Amino acid sequence: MTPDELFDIIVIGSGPGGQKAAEQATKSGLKVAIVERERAVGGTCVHLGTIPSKTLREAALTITTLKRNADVFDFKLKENMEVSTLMRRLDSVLQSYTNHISQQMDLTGGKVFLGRASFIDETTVLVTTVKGKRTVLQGKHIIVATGSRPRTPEEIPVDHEHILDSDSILSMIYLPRSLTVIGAGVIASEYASIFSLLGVKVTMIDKTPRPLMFMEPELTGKFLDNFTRYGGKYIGNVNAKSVEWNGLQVRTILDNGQELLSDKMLVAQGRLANTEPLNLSSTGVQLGSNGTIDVDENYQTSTPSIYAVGDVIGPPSLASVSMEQGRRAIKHIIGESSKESISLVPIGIYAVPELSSVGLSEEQAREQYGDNIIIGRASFDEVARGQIAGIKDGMLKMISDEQGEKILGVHIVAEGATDLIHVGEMAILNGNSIDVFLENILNFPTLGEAYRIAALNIATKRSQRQSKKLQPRIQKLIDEAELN
Ligand SMILES: Cc1cc2nc3c(=O)[nH]c(=O)nc-3n(C[C@H](O)[C@H](O)[C@H](O)COP(=O)(O)OP(=O)(O)OC[C@H]3O[C@@H](n4cnc5c(N)ncnc54)[C@H](O)[C@@H]3O)c2cc1C
Ligand SMILES: NC(=O)c1ccc[n+]([C@@H]2O[C@H](COP(=O)([O-])OP(=O)(O)OC[C@H]3O[C@@H](n4cnc5c(N)ncnc54)[C@H](O)[C@@H]3O)[C@@H](O)[C@H]2O)c1
Repeated sequence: MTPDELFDIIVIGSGPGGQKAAEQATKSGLKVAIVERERAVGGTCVHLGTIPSKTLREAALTITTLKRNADVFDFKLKENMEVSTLMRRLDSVLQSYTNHISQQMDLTGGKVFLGRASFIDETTVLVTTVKGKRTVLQGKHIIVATGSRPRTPEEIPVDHEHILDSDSILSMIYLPRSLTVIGAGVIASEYASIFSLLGVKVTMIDKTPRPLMFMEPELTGKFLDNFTRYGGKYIGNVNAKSVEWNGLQVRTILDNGQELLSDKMLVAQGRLANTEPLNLSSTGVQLGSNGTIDVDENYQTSTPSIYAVGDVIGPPSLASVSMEQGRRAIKHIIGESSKESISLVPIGIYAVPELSSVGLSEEQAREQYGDNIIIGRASFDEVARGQIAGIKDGMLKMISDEQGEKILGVHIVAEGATDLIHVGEMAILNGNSIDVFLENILNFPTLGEAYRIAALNIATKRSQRQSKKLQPRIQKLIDEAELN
């Protein structure tokens, strides 16, 4: 098929991965096309995931602050609260975000095609608009950044009205009185805690004994305490045997025989890569066992002209990581690969409260550095800013090697944790000793003071350990002196 237009780079998908790839390519002077099947650019991150969920979270936090200060404000939450009212800020957030993306493309000369892309061969892509108009594009290189979609388990009849997934949850008109959340991963825990903060009776269920199994148990313990305080309930070690909308409520039968009834259900049991409509079989691109696209360390697929980035290549499936992968794919194409590999990926979970981690977990640190690692903890009720801001039940956990010097990991649960973690990330990346937090000045009062308290905790344990080691030698010297 003769191409209608020729490009250096064709990017399929305009989520964080595609956007950053396109931006990097245009900045590098390449002729770029970006193809998006939805009506607007931005991807899951902007339209269905990160931005909308965090906007609802901000509304929930504001309402909670107002409720806490009910003696100052004459405040009562409206009955039959419409979700769209809570999401009012979203329109302006989305508008400015999508404008920014479009502006970037205009400024740098990238061309946006709104339509569904599918491969004709390894350098040619067919774009079909909703009205059926077809355009053939040819590119020297093609970046697949088509993202992922919610996985719908066969036994759960998701109807997007009563039984919803993360794409449809925010299309609910009214806040439900009760919500069953199936899954206890990131999406489930974020939405479960946000809705319980809004007064919805939330029950979260999963086959795992606790939510967010990959996070430190101390952190998830605090998360669960908070969730329960707001009326949430977690049922672990169970599976849903059957789910149905009985005309009035969603009825869930668990495999332990328990029955749950709720107004609505959110299904959040993982996501699947968007590869099917791409006709990848015409390109020779190899897929992994779970349907994701296989890539090497430069995000190049088994077909050299095709790269893939973001959720479509599998975990960690984060907007933050997808952006960097997009940038790196283009850098590799133009022969300017980054010298540093991505060695540290911070995790930020926007539940209530936030949970965030970087580096090794305690279990990983013990496996790699032995049982003598030292752990320092800071509770936010010891931190002046925590007291002032009412952030009292948070904690920061710092893990060091057995010398009490090298920082191996930092784990935080508290409002602000997702920002605060970057201090620890930079210290690890720079190879700083824990003493960097003891010998330098930090603003006061700040939540960052928690780093100093945790480091001090490690330093105290370190000196106790050193004096224990010295004790027999000192005793020996005393004994020898007495003998003489
Ligand atoms: C509820 C929720 C909350 C999240 N919160 C966070 C968070 O707080 N922090 C974080 O880092 N990550 C978060 N994520 C994850 C984050 O959204 C994803 O990791 C990120 O969007 C992946 O980016 P991407 O570019 O790979 O794909 P996507 O953002 O999914 O974009 C892919 C784009 O490709 C388009 N597309 C697909 N197929 C075709 C085709 N054939 N032709 C043309 N276009 C196509 C799609 O329409 C879409 O616009 C969240 C996800 C969800 C669901
Ligand atoms: N703040 C953030 O960075 C953020 C927020 C939301 C989503 N995300 C990303 O989106 C991705 C998807 O999130 P998610 O919550 O859907 O996935 P997830 O992998 O975090 O959680 C999936 C949950 O479903 C359960 N599950 C999976 N398969 C199951 C099965 N067959 N039967 C029963 N239970 C099953 C798991 O036990 C787990 O609790 C994640 O990789 C995450 O990184 C990130």
